[in-house]
Amino acid sequence: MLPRDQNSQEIIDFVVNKGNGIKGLVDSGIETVPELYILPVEERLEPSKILPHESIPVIDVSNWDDPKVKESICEAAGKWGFFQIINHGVPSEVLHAVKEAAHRFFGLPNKERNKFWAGNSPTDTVALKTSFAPQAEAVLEWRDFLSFRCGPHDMESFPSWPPVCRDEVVKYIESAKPVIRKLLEILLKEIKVTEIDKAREYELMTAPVVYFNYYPRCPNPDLTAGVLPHSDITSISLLLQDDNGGFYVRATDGESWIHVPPIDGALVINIGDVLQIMSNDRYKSIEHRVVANGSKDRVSIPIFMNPRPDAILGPLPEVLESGEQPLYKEVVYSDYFKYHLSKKHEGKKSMEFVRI
Ligand SMILES: O=C(O)CCC(=O)C(=O)O
Ligand SMILES: [Fe+2]
Repeated sequence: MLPRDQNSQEIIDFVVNKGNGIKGLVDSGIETVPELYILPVEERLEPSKILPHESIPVIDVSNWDDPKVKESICEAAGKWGFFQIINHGVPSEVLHAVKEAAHRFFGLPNKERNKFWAGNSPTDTVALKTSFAPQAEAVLEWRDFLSFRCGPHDMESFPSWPPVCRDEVVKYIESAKPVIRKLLEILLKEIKVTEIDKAREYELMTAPVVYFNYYPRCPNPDLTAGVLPHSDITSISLLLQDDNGGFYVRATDGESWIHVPPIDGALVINIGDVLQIMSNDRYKSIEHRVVANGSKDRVSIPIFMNPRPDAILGPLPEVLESGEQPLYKEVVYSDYFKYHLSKKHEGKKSMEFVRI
């Protein structure tokens, strides 16, 4: 535990230990951002660091078999690590319904929401948490999140999931899975992996997790962070954002930031650390961050595609076939995510853990 002053300790107690979350704190009527949430000046997103005229690619995937579509996907994954897709086939009603479901869950009275707080939850497949790693953070992130583990056996605990949102989560993940599979097939084919067999599936997509990220309105969004810069430790992530904006990705100069404008019906796709490692840097897992919102409650709903905890990751043999040197040592996925979770969000620090 980090040393804290008394006021911050009381807030930790209310928000984290008692499981009220930042949502509970905002509902208690705070009118200023508490010290515990104020970032040092150098960690805030200064407007001068934003490139207003840059944007990540938007790719129309209505015809997956069009070679130009495939090329755009692989190019975007190598250059930007991020792109948006439109005409992907996930029905807009499903997307709309899952966003409404997230608002319904976070609109529950504290006492009802709290039943799913990590440690209290009736099932270990659903957990409500706040910030990212409060025990390791000097400054907390202005975010609560509810996670749903959605692997094949996890669904057996569906009856214990929150009734106000569980159907919508299942519809969302089931409709998104074919899109994710298609994207992975295209990306892997480009690096000479012609088929996603069982072993590859184990490394890429066996343990999906859905988050409801909830960022309640913040009295002074410039002082704090919704989510600090980080890369995802996934193979690939798919993100549904609402129309509030506030999501930024690292520009190709490695210094500046680019806003990802909400597009109605679009999904944001990003490469995670696992695929950067497996592709030996062909594809890039790029940092991103969220700025809190001064006027509205924001939700975002990512699907994180993860390996099984005991999967062993490293650059793929197909990629190294021509004699190319591996840039990463082999790592058991559970060691990688334990390392990631032991510290605050710190850009791409987790990847240094396995870089040769
Ligand atoms: O809220 C967002 O738009 C992105 C959140 C995010 O990056 C994450 O949950 O890993
Ligand atoms: Fe992320």
